[in-house]
This record gives sequence, C-alpha cells and structure tokens, in this order.
Amino acid sequence: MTHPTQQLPGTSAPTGAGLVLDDVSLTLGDGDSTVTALDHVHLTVAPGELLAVLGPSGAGKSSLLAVAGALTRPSEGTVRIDGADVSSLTGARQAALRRERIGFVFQSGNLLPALTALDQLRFALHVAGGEGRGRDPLTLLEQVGMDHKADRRPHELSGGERQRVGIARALVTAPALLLVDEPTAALDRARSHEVVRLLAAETHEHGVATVMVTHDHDVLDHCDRVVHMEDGRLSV
Ligand SMILES: Nc1ncnc2c1ncn2[C@@H]1O[C@H](COP(=O)(O)OP(=O)(O)OP(=O)(O)O)[C@@H](O)[C@H]1O
Repeated sequence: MTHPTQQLPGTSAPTGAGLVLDDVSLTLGDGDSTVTALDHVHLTVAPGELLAVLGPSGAGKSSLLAVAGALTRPSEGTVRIDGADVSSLTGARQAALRRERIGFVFQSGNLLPALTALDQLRFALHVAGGEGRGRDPLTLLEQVGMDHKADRRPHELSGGERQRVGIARALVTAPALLLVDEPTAALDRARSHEVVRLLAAETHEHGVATVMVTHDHDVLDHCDRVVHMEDGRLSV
C-alpha cells in the first residue's frame, strides 16, 4: 500500500481543496432512541487521494458519505467541499454543488434502465448544467474501456461493465469529490481489482478527492490511505 500524502485525519489540506470534515457529529433518531452515527469526526481528503473507509455494519460509513456528499446536514461541525463551507449554503446551492462538484458511485452502478451507456453520461452532464462543461462523454467511456459498448443499455452489460459506466457517469462532470459506496460488492475478485484500479487511476490523473467505503480487504493496495470506522468514530 502506498501513502503518498501521509495525511492523518484532522490535518488540513493547505489549499482547503478536496474534502474537509472538521469535528463533525451526526445524531439520528429522536427521543430516547437517538444514535450517534458520527462522533466528532475529523477528516481531510486531498485532491488526487483515494481514501478507503472500512468498518463493521452500523459503524456510520453511510452517514459519513451522506454528510460528505451534502445529502445530510451534520448536527455539529463543518463540512468543506472544494473550499466551500456546505452548511453556509442554501438548500438550492447545496443541490447545485452536489450536481456539479460531487460524483456518487453506488454498489450496483444505479444506472437508468432505459438509457444507453453513452446517454447515461450525457444525461448526467445535462442535469449538471450543460454539455459544454465537464468531460467529453465518449472519450471518458473510452478511458474506462467501455466505448465499444456505448450503445448498450444496462441489462445488456455485465456487473463490472455497469460499474465502469457508473464510475464514468460520476466523473463526467469533472467533480472535485467522488463518493463511492461498496463498488465491488457485486463483483468477482478480478473485476473488483479492475474497478478499484480504475478508481485509483481517475483519482490520481484528474485530482479528484475520492472516498470509498468498502468491506473488500483485497482492493486496499490500490488505495492511498485506509481509515477505520467504529461507533461513529474514525481511526487510522
Ligand atoms: N434514519 C435513521 N434513524 C435512526 N438511526 C439511524 C438512521 N440511519 C442510520 N441509523 C443508525 O446510525 C448508525 C450508523 O448507520 P450507517 O448506516 O451510517 O452505518 P454503516 O456503517 O453504513 O452500516 P452498513 O455497513 O450496515 O451499511 C447505525 O447505528 C444505524 O442503525
């Protein structure tokens, strides 16, 4: 495993770029049944860094992605994405930040069944504000090794192929932050390595700050840094 940045949770990227969580807590539920999903979390992910987050079920990994992706407001602390303090933004600005600066990759690719691989990317660009920005969809499909299946719909693709298209779709807007939830859960060992190798290459070449939640210890060698989560707390 390589550790090019040697950053520890809590240290700040000098430019404020990438992702910074400063003393973030999240309490869920109400009354007697509240749960501390995130407990004073400090985390910095630099541009060009692929961070893996490991942890048992219920540790708070999904909560971490939700807060980092401006989907859930933390109960305490601040979240900065690409230098912007998320909590100071209106709901509309947060939604725009999500569309334009954050890419999400889910377990199964989460592609739209009716669209071809190429149209998945075009549609994501369109939703984010237009075809003139971001990366060229066909070139990006070529870079993830899927240009030869650009006209296929999701049901005509394998799990690994769907995951590649899902990654390309998340990257087409040229996001600052990429949030990835269990990308290898449905894949065999060889496909898992390919997919995480692709994530690492894109992260490094395009200066994306990438957070990948995973249970898959096999793929950790492709990651720059690994943190562990338990009971809402992070440790190295
Ligand atoms: N809407 C909610 N209301 C109350 N508690 C919740 C809610 N969502 C999650 N939790 C609790 O918050 C804690 C963290 O959950 P979270 O989904 O972030 O964990 P996780 O590490 O992603 O788990 P898994 O690996 O099973 O997906 C758990 O104790 C969970 O039961």
